[in-house]
Amino acid sequence: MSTGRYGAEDPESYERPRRRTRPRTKDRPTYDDAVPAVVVTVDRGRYTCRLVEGDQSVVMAMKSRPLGRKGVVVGDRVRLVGDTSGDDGSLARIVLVDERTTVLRRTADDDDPVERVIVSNADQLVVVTALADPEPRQGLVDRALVAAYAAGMAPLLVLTKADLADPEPVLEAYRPLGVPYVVTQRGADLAELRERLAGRTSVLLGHSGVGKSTLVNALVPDAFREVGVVNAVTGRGRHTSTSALLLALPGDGWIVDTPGIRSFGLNHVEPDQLIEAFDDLHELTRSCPRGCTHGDGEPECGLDEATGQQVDRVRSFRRLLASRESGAAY
Ligand SMILES: Nc1nc2c(ncn2[C@@H]2O[C@H](COP(=O)(O)OP(=O)(O)OP(=O)(O)O)[C@@H](O)[C@H]2O)c(=O)[nH]1
Repeated sequence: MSTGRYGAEDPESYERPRRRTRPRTKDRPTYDDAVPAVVVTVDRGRYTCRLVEGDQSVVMAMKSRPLGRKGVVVGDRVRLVGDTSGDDGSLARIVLVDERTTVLRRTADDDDPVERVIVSNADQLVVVTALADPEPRQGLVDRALVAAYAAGMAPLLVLTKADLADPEPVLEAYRPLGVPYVVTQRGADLAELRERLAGRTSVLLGHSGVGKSTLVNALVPDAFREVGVVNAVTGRGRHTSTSALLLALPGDGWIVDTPGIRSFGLNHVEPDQLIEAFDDLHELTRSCPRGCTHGDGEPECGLDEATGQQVDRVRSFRRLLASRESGAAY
């Protein structure tokens, strides 16, 4: 390559503008002609976007320099410039990312010590759990619920395979918290679920085998074709990346399939943040001593003053609270 950092043979020293030549903020382009789009999936620095207006075609894009190190994730509302034709080999540039209304983070792990945002702007977290085959795991559901409340997303529990087991034992654990739920089984009518998804952006979460693909295929009849379009644009044989994938529901609304989420980072979730999702319990904690963590055995915790049905609610809330500390999954 080049013989020296600024050697004549180094083509980059000619072609790349020096940092200092960047326009000052006040001179920056306004991107008035930028095209609004939503990020559908992310794969190795390439962002598959769907235009929000017009024919809603799928366009491949990269981040533009003014974004700097700012991350772009599935669900982000962005503005594109450049080639937004979506034609083979075309590449647009993302120049703006709209402010996010919500963020869902996955946990830090050995490969990556930072809790990263995986999906933005979703307003509902759908926790799909089979009633049997595989057995439901309360700890995982609890952690998913904590992630939802912490992210400011409404939770929805979807219990599948009711043809194999009674949903009642699972529902008992979540009824005191008022978690909305839908029970389904093989061949069931999904009208109730569709209604709960309509007009919202819902992240679907579920372990392998719980029936998530079955649901996605039923909800998005052309999911297969949609994934095909994305794959054609990304040039991959199939959707193999572990990134989330945003799919348009017929009518109004979006679902985000999440093959890559195995666990949530809940380290950032404070007890006081979680309790805000439960108005009446929040009220009880007003009498707590400073720094109270509202857990079992906390001296003088206001939650201990609960009476009647609220006692069950406090017990369930404390179970959620404790789930933050447990397990590697969800
Ligand atoms: N009995 C019964 N079986 C179901 C139901 N829903 C899905 N299944 C079956 O459960 C198995 C797993 O379903 P999938 O939809 O592939 O599950 P998944 O959660 O997407 O799992 P992965 O594809 O591994 O991610 C399949 O054999 C389905 O036919 C249900 O409501 N009742």
